[in-house]
Amino acid sequence: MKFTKMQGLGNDYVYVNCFEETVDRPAEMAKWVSDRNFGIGADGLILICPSQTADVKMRMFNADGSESEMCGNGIRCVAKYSFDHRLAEPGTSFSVPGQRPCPHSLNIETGSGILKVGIIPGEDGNAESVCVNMGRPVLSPAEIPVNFEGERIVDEPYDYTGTQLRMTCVSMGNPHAVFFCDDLEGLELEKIGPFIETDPIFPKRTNVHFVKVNTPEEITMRTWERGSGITLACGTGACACLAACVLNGKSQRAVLCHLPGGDLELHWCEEDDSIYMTGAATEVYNGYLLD
Ligand SMILES: N[C@H](CCC[C@H](N)C(=O)O)C(=O)O
Repeated sequence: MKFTKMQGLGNDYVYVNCFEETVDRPAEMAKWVSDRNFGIGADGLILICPSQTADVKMRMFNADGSESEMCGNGIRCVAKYSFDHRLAEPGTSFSVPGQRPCPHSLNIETGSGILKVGIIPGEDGNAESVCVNMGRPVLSPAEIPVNFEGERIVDEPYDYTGTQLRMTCVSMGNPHAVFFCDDLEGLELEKIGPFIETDPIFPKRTNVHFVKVNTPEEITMRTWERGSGITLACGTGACACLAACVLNGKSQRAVLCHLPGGDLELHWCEEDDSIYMTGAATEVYNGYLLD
């Protein structure tokens, strides 16, 4: 079986083109291909499939085999692969209010609905960066989901083994718990991450992010991902962090987000209440799994 290794800001996945290949047990496959010693090594597995309702369909599996509704770095790579390999005929209408339009567009079906992406080609004519309309951030605890009485979870106290944190929860199709922190380097993410990820208040577990607000236009974050642990970047998480920064009055609606694996341009647009995420997507190599 042929696969393509791709990465978005170092958030790397094994991609399988299911227009040509068939994957019978994706959850099991995700676990072994993700293993960095006994497999290929990745943060998970992403299938690029035909769709009845969009140009292509994306299914995303974390390294522990759990399937997620959405993946921000992943959808940029799916867009790049689909454009570069002409899996679908791109459209020409994708614009972000107040910004230059992208010359090509695709519609991608995900576990949390159809999202529209804009392709920005490089000198070789292939997709170099991708802008994604990530949709509206969801704040209702029931929809995130979080077991919590109230209309939203913004700056709520959260006890971590006696230390009082302040938590903001957002869904970008998948659940995120965001905490503000001025000492990201000193963070014991390998301990606090799994503690929060598996807290029973999150019926479907959660992704966990710590964000430092450098200026109202620039933030830095670190992530513990649901199902994959520490990653170099989390696109949906970056969008959740932007929403948390704006909701807590700490940033503007457009920021540059620094992640360990690179930068994302984020803009929570007032006109349509959608968050737009722009960043790189890179094909690393192709390979064949010994079936
Ligand atoms: N671990 C996430 C899925 C991958 C999200 C991340 N890699 C991104 O770029 O958004 C979850 O279970 O919701």
